[in-house]
Amino acid sequence: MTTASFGLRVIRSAMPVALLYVGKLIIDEVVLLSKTHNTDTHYLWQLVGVEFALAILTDGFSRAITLMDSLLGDRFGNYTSIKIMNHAATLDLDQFEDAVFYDKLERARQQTTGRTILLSQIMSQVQDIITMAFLATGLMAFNPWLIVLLLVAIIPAFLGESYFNDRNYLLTRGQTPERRELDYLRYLAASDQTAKEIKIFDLSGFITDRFKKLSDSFYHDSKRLSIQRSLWGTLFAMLGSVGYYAAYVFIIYRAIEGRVTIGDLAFLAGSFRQLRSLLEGILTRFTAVSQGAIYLRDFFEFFEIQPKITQAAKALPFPESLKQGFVFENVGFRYLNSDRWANRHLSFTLLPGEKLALVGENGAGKTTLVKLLSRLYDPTEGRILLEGIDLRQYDLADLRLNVGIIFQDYLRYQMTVAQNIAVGNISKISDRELIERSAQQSLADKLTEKLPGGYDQQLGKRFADGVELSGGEWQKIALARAYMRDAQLLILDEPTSALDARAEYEVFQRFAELTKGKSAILISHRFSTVRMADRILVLEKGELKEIGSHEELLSNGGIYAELFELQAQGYR
Ligand SMILES: Nc1ncnc2c1ncn2[C@@H]1O[C@H](COP(=O)(O)OP(=O)(O)OP(=O)(O)O)[C@@H](O)[C@H]1O
Repeated sequence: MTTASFGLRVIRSAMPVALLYVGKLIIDEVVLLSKTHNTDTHYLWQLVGVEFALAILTDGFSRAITLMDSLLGDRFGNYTSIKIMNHAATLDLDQFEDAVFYDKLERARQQTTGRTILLSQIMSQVQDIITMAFLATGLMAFNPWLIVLLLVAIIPAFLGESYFNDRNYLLTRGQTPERRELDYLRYLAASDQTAKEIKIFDLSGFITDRFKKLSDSFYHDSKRLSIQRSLWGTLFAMLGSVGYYAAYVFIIYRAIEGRVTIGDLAFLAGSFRQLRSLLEGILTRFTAVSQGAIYLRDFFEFFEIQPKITQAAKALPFPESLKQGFVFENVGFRYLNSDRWANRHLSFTLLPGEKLALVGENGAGKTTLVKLLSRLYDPTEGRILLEGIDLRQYDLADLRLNVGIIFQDYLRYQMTVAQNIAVGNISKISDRELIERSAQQSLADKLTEKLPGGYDQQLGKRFADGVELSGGEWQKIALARAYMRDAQLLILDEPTSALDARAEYEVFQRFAELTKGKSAILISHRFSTVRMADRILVLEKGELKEIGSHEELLSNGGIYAELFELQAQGYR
């Protein structure tokens, strides 16, 4: 379609000069007929017929081009959105946690919405330049110096435009972090996720004040630049007009002297008028096109970002069954841009079939440890072995399929119950039996049965007919995701924090039964849960302080015993 649109444009660009030329011939013929009193108007009507046909064709071509442009624009927009999503999916978690990365992502996204018209703008530009070339050839045939005059008149305007384009780009680029903040404030001020808290804390004034301050500063910066641009633009346009009119006056003199015919005068005057409006169009579009082109740099920069967590050339499949389990060898991890170690000097073994609980105060590094197991991050120092081989040697997709994690901040998808469960193993989205079985295992079946739409019930309030669930109900749905796959290692990061006491007890009874023979890690602050584990690993400031069974740790009288006693006191 791009080629077709381009071809049409080339033909369309020759039409204005053809129309003008036929017009010239008509005028000359009329003048001739009136001078010679000739009555044979056959040739004249032929010419009028040609002009009429050209006028109709011009209109038809223009419409066809507009149609193709809009179709191409839509396709281009969808294509780039998908490309961005696909590329983003390959990137690392810590890249998403980096502000500079977000700015690039943001600017790349702008290309899909704001710049879809770039392609058609470039093509229109080419079309107008070809039209100009045709018109200029006509002028040149008349007198080559006229073209020089025209060029001298327009070059300052082009230079001015590109200077202001650069400044505008730098301004917008510099504002990207604040623009992200504006988007965030807009989201905070009006979204289903935030409305409750914004109301209760009466934050709307606080948010709109911040929004106003930021947007006002944008406005002032852009205003200054726009005013400068418009003043210089007016000056350059005036220069251009002086050039055109000098040339125009010259032609009129030639006509008065009788050195050109009336038809020539009409042709040349028409050419000038069209050249002038074409140039205006080209100049305005030049701004948009060159801005689009510099923004495209951001688009390509985004695609240059490469993930660091990659897989080895000859990646190993995840073992069918584990014999040695996972071994941490002096593992340490520091988040990007952080000078604190989130995990340090971790050396321990997670045995096959073992249920290990992670205990530690907030920020002790429990979640970080499990993220390392599924290679959401790679250790900064030390290594993790699986069956004696570095985790980095295994196939990444296979590893993630076999190390299932339900995070404490799991997503509440605004989708149906079945889809919310199926995300645990999206390849099984059509396996209704598996979805229902997983729901039974996580105790989500009872609540689903009560929903009007059952497993097809839309959840959340964002879309029509959605039903909102309680925190504990959402957690049961999220837990079902863990049972969707037959993972060798199952990790539950505070999976029961929102469950009532009875549900929690039941969930763990089932969990122990269902994961028999499989390794599992539980992160919990509730000791009633933790004590069910075979061994408990106590973390403090990222380091391993104690490891052993509940009884062993209690009799050791260390941190675990102290924390356990604190919680037990609360219940007495
Ligand atoms: N994405 C991140 N970027 C930078 N630092 C982080 C990130 N996530 C966690 N941290 C830091 O790493 C440390 C360990 O965090 P982690 O989430 O592993 O703790 P946790 O033991 O799971 O805590 P909690 O019990 O509160 O869930 C914390 O000090 C935290 O500030």
